[in-house]
Amino acid sequence: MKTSQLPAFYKNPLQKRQEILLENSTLDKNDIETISNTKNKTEIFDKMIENMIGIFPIPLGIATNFIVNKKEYIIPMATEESSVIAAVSFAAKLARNSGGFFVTSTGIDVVIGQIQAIEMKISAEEAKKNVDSYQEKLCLMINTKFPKMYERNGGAKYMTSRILTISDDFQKSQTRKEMLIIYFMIDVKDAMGANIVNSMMEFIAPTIETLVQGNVLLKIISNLPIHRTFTAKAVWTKQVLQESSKNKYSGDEIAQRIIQAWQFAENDPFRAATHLKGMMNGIDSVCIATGNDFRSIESAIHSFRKYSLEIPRFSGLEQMILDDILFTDLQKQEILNSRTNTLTKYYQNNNGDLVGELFVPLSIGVVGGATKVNPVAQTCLKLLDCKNSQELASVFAAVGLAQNFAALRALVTEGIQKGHMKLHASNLAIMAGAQNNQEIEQVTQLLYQKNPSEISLSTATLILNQIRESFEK
Ligand SMILES: CC(C)(COP(=O)([O-])OP(=O)([O-])OC[C@H]1O[C@@H](n2cnc3c(N)ncnc32)[C@H](O)[C@@H]1OP(=O)([O-])[O-])[C@@H](O)C(=O)NCCC(=O)NCCSC(=O)C[C@@](C)(O)CC(=O)[O-]
Ligand SMILES: NC(=O)C1=CN([C@@H]2O[C@H](COP(=O)(O)OP(=O)(O)OC[C@H]3O[C@@H](n4cnc5c(N)ncnc54)[C@H](OP(=O)(O)O)[C@@H]3O)[C@@H](O)[C@H]2O)C=CC1
Repeated sequence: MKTSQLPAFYKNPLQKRQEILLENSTLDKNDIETISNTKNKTEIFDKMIENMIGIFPIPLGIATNFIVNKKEYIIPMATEESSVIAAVSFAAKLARNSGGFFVTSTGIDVVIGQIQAIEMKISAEEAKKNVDSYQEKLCLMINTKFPKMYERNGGAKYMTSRILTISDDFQKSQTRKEMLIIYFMIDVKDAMGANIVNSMMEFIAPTIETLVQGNVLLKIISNLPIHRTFTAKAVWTKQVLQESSKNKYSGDEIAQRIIQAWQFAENDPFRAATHLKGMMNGIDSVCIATGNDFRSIESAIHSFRKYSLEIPRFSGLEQMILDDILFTDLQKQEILNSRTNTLTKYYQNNNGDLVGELFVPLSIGVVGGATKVNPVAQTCLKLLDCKNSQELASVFAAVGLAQNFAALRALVTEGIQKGHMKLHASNLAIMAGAQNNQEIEQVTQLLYQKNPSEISLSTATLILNQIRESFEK
């Protein structure tokens, strides 16, 4: 990739945009055909899900201007929401002055498989002792049964367990139920890992039943991959901040207003929900475009936020992290101290420039799931040209930070509606009933001339009726 800077890319018609993409990326004409026309791929989609009756198209765009860890990326994003792609492209453009986005990670592609042991004939303490003393053998059994992941230097790395004591208040029986929860740390390399880990857990369950002299109920992957975390960081200089507001605000003012907006979200759950929605606008769009499991990502990120605030409440969890041999001490502290309400941080550096940070768990694959089945996802992965899951997840994290920053920047300067509703105008024209490109374009252009607060469906409908009346005269 030469450069991801494609100035005014959006001002071109679709065909010209596709030509520019061909000139500036790894894609070829067949790839453009694949993303433009899925009609002849029905049989593939028919194999992906049950009772398939058709294909649900989501617009696919590209985010421009991105540099992540010193590499240029044109980033595919599948979303139905206007202004998201413009926002992240703008944020990336503004960050280029400072080298773009820098993403670090634990570098550990480990996900957690869980086993729930119940109805043990021995005490939970004894069961825990039996299982813990057998952990190397259990990991060896898994890696022997699933050799290919082990041969990739992946597979079962480590196991730990925790006693859960449940008092059955709601059944008024006052019985105290003991469970033993076993956590297998499985390195799944470049896959997201859910299917393989679930197979591993179902395989090892009978052995666990013998060790605990009880039954195994749940054997399933956890969607809280605390070993697979990514920290994205970017600096927006006072200069670019001031210019982004067309000099209406100084860079220092914008930086301080963004920090205050972030502090609001850190201290108010209602604001935090929208702050996070902004971040997920970016992450989900790249997740869907690359055929990854966005429900898993959403669950992981929102659970991680709650988890890091609640560790002390659940007995033994904190100790489990401190004892975890896969983390460095620094990583343990980062996990235990990541008690931010928004998984983001904003502050000014010594130059007064704004620094944004985002810290999220991301368990995604460049193989497995739909990544290699959905032809459009395959094309998007080809465009990104990421060599492994770590690199792809770094792009996800950068886009999440970019969208979060862009939303805050707009909110603390011109307001969100100016940019968002202008880009939403063509949707409103269609909702108002504009029938063809000419009507859509006419209504959109007239909506552009309105104040952001006047850009609405009723205004679009009024304009469309006026256009049709003047045409009939
Ligand atoms: C929308 C902008 C970027 C306009 O901002 P602007 O100042 O009018 O942009 P510009 O015309 O100066 O263009 C600057 C760059 O923006 C990009 N850009 C500009 N226009 C386009 C376009 N049509 N199509 C594609 N890219 C566009 C493009 O990269 C362009 O530079 P170039 O690459 O051309 O050299 C700005 O107002 C903005 O960033 N707004 C934020 C919008 C946003 O966050 N949308 C998300 C949906 S709202 C939401 O759900 C999240 C939220 C807000 O609720 C979260 C929260 O509350 O925290
Ligand atoms: N989030 C959740 O809780 C759940 C999600 N899912 C779905 O599971 C899917 C993801 O599961 P996953 O197991 O990743 O996908 P797959 O079931 O598609 O399997 C990925 C497989 O790819 C093979 N492989 C080839 N090269 C590599 C490599 N370099 N690194 C790692 N694996 C490699 C491995 O098989 P081999 O070792 O045999 O070569 C691996 O098991 C997603 O579609 C997700 O939606 C399913 C259940 C639950």
